[in-house]
Amino acid sequence: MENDVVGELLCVEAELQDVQDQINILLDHQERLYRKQSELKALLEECKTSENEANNNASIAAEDWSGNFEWDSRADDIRFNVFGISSYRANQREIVNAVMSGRDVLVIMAAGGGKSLCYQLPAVLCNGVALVVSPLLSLIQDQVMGLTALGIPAYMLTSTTSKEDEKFIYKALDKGEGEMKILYVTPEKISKSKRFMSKLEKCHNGGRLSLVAIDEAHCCSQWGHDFRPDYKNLGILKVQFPNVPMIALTATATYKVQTDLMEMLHIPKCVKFVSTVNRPNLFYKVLEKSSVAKVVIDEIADFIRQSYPNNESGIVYCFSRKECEQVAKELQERGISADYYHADMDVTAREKVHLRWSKNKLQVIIGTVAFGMGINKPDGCSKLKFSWLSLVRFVIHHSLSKSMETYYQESGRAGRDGLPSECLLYFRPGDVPRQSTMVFYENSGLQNLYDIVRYCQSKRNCRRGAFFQHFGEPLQDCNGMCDNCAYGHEIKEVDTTYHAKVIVSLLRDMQDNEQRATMLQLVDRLKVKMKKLGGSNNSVPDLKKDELEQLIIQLILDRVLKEEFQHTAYATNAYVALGPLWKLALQGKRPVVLEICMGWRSNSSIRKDARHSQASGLEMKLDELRKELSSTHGGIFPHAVLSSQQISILSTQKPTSIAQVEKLIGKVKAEKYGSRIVDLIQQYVKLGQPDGDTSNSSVAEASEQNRANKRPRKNKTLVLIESSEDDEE
Ligand SMILES: Nc1ncnc2c1ncn2[C@@H]1O[C@H](COP(=O)(O)OP(=O)(O)OP(=O)(O)O)[C@@H](O)[C@H]1O
Repeated sequence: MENDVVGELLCVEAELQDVQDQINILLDHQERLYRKQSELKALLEECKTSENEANNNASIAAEDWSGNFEWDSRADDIRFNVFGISSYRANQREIVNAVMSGRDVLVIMAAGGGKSLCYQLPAVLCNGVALVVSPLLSLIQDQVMGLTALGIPAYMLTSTTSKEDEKFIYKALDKGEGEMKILYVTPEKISKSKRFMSKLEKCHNGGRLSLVAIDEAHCCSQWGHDFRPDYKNLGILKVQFPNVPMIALTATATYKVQTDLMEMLHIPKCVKFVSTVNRPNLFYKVLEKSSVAKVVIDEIADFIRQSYPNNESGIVYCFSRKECEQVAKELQERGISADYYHADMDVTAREKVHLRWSKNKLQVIIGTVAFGMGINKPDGCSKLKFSWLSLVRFVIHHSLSKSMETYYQESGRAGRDGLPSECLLYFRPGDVPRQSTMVFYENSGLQNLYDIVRYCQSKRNCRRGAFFQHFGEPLQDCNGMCDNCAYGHEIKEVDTTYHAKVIVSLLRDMQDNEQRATMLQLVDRLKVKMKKLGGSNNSVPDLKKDELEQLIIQLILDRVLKEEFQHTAYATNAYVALGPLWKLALQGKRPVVLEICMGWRSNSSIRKDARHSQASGLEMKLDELRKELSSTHGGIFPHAVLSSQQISILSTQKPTSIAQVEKLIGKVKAEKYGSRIVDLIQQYVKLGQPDGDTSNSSVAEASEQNRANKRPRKNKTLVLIESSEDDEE
């Protein structure tokens, strides 16, 4: 009898095992399907975009936006003589023409691509006033400051506008008195000020409203990353002024967001211009963030000192205002000229910092997102007499952004002139709950956050590829311009199936006892539990605190765990709880592998491949020249010290002697480099054109490699060219 029972039990257990195996197979299949689903979704977006682009292109071809228009010569004159811009960038001419033809236009153009000119030039070209809706005061102040310096009568009507200016603006709208070409307002002005709307109405009735521009238009869509409720009401503008052309501009909009914002703004038949999100000149890198605050600041200060000794500008983004102040103070203590900028400061203090920074009196600005969205540093192309040093050469994220969109935009503040620049992101799992408590109530807030967390956790995939995938764009070559492609990581794979099981059983016990744990509390309990269990099981690798945090985040991303939120009187707390797939982990049937980063693979084949793929022809020759210069002076290629204006002058004038180079762009330290510099500059200029620039990755590789080796450079920038007067402030 007993034997029979034992036999039957064995059969049941075997059957159970079978069932479990089948479940595992199905779950694996489910995971593959999930992956396939997201790939297909991305593909679908891509198809829709291309289909739409094809339609657009068809209409563009039919209407030929690049063709001849009556305003061509006037537009060229204003572009060059007012804005100081020698030639249009991709799509700019077509956009200007579409707006001037009275069409509604949607512009999706990479950060720093030159969206402003697309509405500012028509605004100057047309009679009357152009209304620009922009989300942030700092952005508006920045634009008005820039336009005023160009001699364009631009105003803003915000809470900071003086009574006197307000009076002038209302008179200009009402009666067309005074000279006003561009008026900036925040979306709140449209939805909340009846007085303003009635004056705008009068301006329109008098035939003086030339166009309406909606900047950062993704804020209209609740699917966008920065949804602003007041943007929802901007549809009123098209209803009230149906014949006034509307131009909506954004750097990032998935297909869903594009459709949404076209609907909200009532511009269903707009002409759409979509450019790539790729910023080939930006080097993306994610760094492990130490749990010791001081170490992070030391690293940032070292980075700035070693890589940007010539006061090149940069931005450091922090999570909170308090953190901004702290980081600024600590960087100052380490000798870095830095200051903070956030929404808690009064307007005058903010303006002061902004001005010091844009005039290059301040090397680094420490900001929150409010700063990021709104800042522009002039470059050598514009007529503003700022030094080329004012450009943002690096953006460091001291803390995680809340989404891929936000990170793309914030990091995109670097290298808006197209020259090589660096984007560093310090990531530690412990920062995730800080962000999740801020975004969990937003539409897709957690999903968006987990996407950027995946980006940070990834130690193998191309960072640029992650952006293409996210924005549903076909992949493009990274050219070794991210850490993973340039040199990769040394990765140790640790089997943490057992740890995952312990985490789940610990959480289940806590849940049964109606207890909760934050990530930190869970890690502490886990350490105690693992210690107890570890005594009898030596084969289980011991994980450090950071690694346990990394594992918990991985389990959250894999839906074994999830985050739950609870409000207290003072804050919102994030707790770790069991996710939909917890049973799987408890049974220990599916291996959980943790990838632990052991450092950079400095001599990796990946890096050689990246280098090999671009080292051809002239590039190799340039490499030789660069090495020659480096060996004699320890510096790098002149890329870092030539302004875009200088490059553009050199590329059109093609100097053949040092004297000519000097005549065109200023003094050259010729005594050291002889006539070789002319050769080098000419070849560089040829390569350095936006379409054919293959030298970037080598520059970044060289500088990254240097940093990876912790070899302090004597002087990062080899100052071959001294600024001509035109480039000075
Ligand atoms: N055709 C051009 N040639 C050279 N420089 C240009 C051209 N068009 C714009 N720029 C310059 O490029 C820089 C970025 O332009 P702009 O501020 O319009 O970018 P954006 O697309 O609005 O970026 P973001 O989304 O980050 O605000 C500015 O300094 C501008 O003067």
